[in-house]
Amino acid sequence: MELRSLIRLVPDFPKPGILFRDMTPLLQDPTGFRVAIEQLAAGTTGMGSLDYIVGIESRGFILGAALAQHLGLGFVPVRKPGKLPPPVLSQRYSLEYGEDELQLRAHALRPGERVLIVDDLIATGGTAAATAELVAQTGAEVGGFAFLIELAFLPGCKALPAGIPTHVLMVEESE
Ligand SMILES: O=P(O)(O)OC[C@H]1O[C@H](OP(=O)(O)OP(=O)(O)O)[C@H](O)[C@@H]1O
Ligand SMILES: Nc1ncnc2[nH]cnc12
Repeated sequence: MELRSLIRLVPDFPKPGILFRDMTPLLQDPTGFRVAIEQLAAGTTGMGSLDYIVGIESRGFILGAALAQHLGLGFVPVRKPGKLPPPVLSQRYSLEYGEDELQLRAHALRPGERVLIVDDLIATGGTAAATAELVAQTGAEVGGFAFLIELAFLPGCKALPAGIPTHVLMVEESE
């Protein structure tokens, strides 16, 4: 199954110059969605035992929740600011222009627990790196990262903490 054929390329969205990778056709295709989850799950072998899937709002929720069910693990959401009730942990991070913030429920993870961080796409890597910082604030450990798509012409995986296994289903070499 060629998953790439289920990703729609949309020029100039959400801004001029951005080639947007739209994963909604993949989600709409039951076989494509199932194969993507199976392939993401296959990438976790070698990551050691995992306690939770941490999914990043919002497209990371869709893949992360399905993957958590597939693997028999619980799901922990990392959300944009102001969405989770207190107490929360917060992590600010840099965007191409400006700053943003992500939040995790303060007692969702405990020291020593191991998690897999899941998102649909890694571009600059800022979102996933901030999520790893949030996990580290709890004392839990990031056992791995999993993404459907890596934009390899951006810093992406190089922005992630070193030495943690990263599994990507589709590597995009050029814009
Ligand atoms: O590697 P980065 O440069 O940090 O970018 C990757 C992030 O950007 C997109 O999310 P977006 O903020 O568009 O949110 P959404 O999933 O709610 O659409 C994508 O789903 C990743 O979370
Ligand atoms: N090119 C892109 N397509 C889809 N989501 C993105 N998030 C950051 N860059 C993106």
